[in-house]
Amino acid sequence: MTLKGQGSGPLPPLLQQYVELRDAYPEYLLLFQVGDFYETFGEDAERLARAVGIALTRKTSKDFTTPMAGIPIRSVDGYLERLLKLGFRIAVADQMELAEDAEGLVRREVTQLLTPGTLTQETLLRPEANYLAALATGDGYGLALLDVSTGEFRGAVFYGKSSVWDELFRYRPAEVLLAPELYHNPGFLEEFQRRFPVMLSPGRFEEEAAAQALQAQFGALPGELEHPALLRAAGAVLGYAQATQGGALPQVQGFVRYDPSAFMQMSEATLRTLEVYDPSPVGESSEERTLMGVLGLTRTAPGRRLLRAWLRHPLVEEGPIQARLDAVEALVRDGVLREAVRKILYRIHDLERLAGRLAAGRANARDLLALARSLELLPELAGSLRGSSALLSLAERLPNLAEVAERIHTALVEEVPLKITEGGLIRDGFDAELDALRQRAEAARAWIAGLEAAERERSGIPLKVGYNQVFGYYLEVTRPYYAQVPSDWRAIATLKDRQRYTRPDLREKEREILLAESEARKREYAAFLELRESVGQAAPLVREAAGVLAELDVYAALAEAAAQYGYVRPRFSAEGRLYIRAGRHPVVERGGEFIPNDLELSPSERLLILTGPNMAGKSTYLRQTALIALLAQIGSFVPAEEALLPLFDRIYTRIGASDDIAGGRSTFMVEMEELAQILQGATSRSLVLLDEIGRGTSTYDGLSLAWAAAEHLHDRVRCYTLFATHYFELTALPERLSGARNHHVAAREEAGGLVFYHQVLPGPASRSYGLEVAKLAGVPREVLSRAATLLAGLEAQVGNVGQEVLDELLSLDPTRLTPLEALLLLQRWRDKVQKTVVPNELA
Ligand SMILES: Nc1ncnc2c1ncn2[C@@H]1O[C@H](COP(=O)(O)OP(=O)(O)OP(=O)(O)O)[C@@H](O)[C@H]1O
Repeated sequence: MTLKGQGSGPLPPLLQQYVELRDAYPEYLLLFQVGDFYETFGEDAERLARAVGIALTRKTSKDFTTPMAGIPIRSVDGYLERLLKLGFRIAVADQMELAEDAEGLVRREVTQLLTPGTLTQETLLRPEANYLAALATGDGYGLALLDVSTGEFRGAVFYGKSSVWDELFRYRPAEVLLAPELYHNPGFLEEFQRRFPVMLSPGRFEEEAAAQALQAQFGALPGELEHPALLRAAGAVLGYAQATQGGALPQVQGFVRYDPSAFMQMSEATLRTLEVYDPSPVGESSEERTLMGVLGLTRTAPGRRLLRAWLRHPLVEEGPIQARLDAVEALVRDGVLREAVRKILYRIHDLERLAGRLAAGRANARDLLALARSLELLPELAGSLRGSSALLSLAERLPNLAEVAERIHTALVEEVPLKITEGGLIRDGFDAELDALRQRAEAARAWIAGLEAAERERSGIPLKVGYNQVFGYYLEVTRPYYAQVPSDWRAIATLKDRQRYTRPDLREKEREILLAESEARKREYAAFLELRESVGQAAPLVREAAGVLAELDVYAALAEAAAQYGYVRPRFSAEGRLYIRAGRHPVVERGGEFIPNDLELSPSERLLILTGPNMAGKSTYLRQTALIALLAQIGSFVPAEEALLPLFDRIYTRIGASDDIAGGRSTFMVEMEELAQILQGATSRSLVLLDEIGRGTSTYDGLSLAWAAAEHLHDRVRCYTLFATHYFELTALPERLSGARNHHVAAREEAGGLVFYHQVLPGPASRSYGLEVAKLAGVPREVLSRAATLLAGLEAQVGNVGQEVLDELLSLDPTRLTPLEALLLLQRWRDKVQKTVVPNELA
């Protein structure tokens, strides 16, 4: 109960109140309403001023001076957003009464607790889902995720740390609660913070507290939570959210436990390298360069969130994939229907979040109108879907909420104000009592309006009736007529050449108006709350509608992409064959002319060694293959002329260098960690894409690792592998491994320099063209010609010397050598090789 400042006396009452509230929320930055500002004092004022760059002033009273910094309430949203981004949790204390009504100090209460993972304010939320996650251990890892803005609550159990990382990466929670056993494990915490720069918050993970939070929410413990780690995580998430939302979370209707193995597994590295959501490197360019940027043709926010969710969780069962493809195909074929559907969707508001606000009793009048305007479009939408057998079930699942829309429209006027306490919401004729109050005010106003004419005639004074905030209604008389003013008029203001009067009957009417208006406001507010309450009953149905619409929106978006960009419906091969004819990279092709390529793999041809110069298009080919498989398994058409695919259980990629400078791991270390994960995790049903494995170490180390990894994937794992490499030596693999083939990306040296054809052809590349690419990149001519000389020398010498040493070694009989002789021989060979590999001038 201390406050930084100077002075000897007790704290003035206002600051005392501040300190009490602040101390009740020690984890939060308290914003304390004083009139039109949210103020902070003492150290918090210094923190706030520093964080958002506002002026630090001081609050001085008789005995105490303390630093003070404040934010104007009218621009608070921008500041809140910044503070949350900077990692603050914020408690907002509002004045609960008007200063003039207060006896003594104005009453203040904390009305909102804001943390990144529990936001519900539309102004602060991004359109994406906003998850609060919790992670606990106990027979595996339990991960629970809650989106407070929509009420979505789900979780799963994982049995390996890396699958937890991958899942967290997919969901990208805004805030995470870690169970104490993880939080206090320095190794885990360090790795967590390196991977996820999100806010970490404390949660109640004890089994009892967790069970209590769940019981408070659902009445009984959901059966899906019969798992120690999951129970603790789910309870912690819920308890934390309940605390920030001031108790119950009516929008959270239930918990869904999902089975991670029902979805295709993709590692964090895969999502990154395939640029599903973010361009790589992050922040380098816009979202347009990502898969989401190309496919994101959804028309509603829930649709967009669902598409993102599908992309992070492709399916592995053919049935549900085909059902999605059927719906997409119906909309691809019928362009008129697609256009009509998308037009209607465009006019539908974010029903998922509206349902959340509705259930939580936080919807305002504009929300209700938005809801009504959206709901009344549903019958038309359902009608247009009924013509297609693939879309019929969507139409049938779409609840009919026309009556709710009607109820809202009957009650609310067309243009409602933002505030729900100030009147102007309810239509005439909706509520008899309200109508009577309005009529009373109207009659009094009419009386006042008639007063001017009547009094002019009666008294002969050319008076005017006016109104202002301070005096209310008055009669205004100019100087020449002062003497004629009747005696029962009372002067209330004197201006230069005129005077303003009131009189008892005018006062009376004025009071009548004010009273009727204030009663009407209260009545309107009550009527609104009643309406909101009754509409709130429909929140679960609204959410159901939102779910169906989101699905429809995704189908329509995928169909639009398919139609616009010329995608085909993929087929799936029970025998595990893969044949892509004229496949393309969905994102790269948007940038300009693109050369399509084929790919054929089968259990007997499962490892493809891909060579070719830098810049030829090897990585693009690898990525497009993965993207086609990914798209097919979310139920999308794919960028190809024909695609027959196996159903992959996982896609692994190890493409390009990703330095982890902040985490202090070298490129090579990152590469090897990813390789280890692939070699351990891949199954015969996986797709593995490797690009230049072993590049970060010495040539022979790298080559040996690459070779051994290829063998392992071919012999043991037997998955489909595309292996792009600059190690020419690897083109010898197909001679030894029956399921391996060589392909290369074509390029040819022509008069003007190297020409890339971006065409994938059978057989190995003839050479590596490194110097030609260097030339294209602008390396100076002297350097290039010197490099060419060295290269020629190296190739010749390494060949000769290597052979000499080998011949000598083979002719030896080691059993007849003394240790000393052997050492001397080793020394001699080493000198020989070193002299060759490092040209004389450099040695
Ligand atoms: N099929 C294609 N059609 C048209 N352009 C392509 C095609 N494939 C690749 N490109 C273009 O060529 C550029 C280089 O492609 P990519 O990065 O795949 O080459 P790479 O062979 O993997 O090079 P490196 O070995 O240096 O990593 C890409 O930026 C892309 O724009």
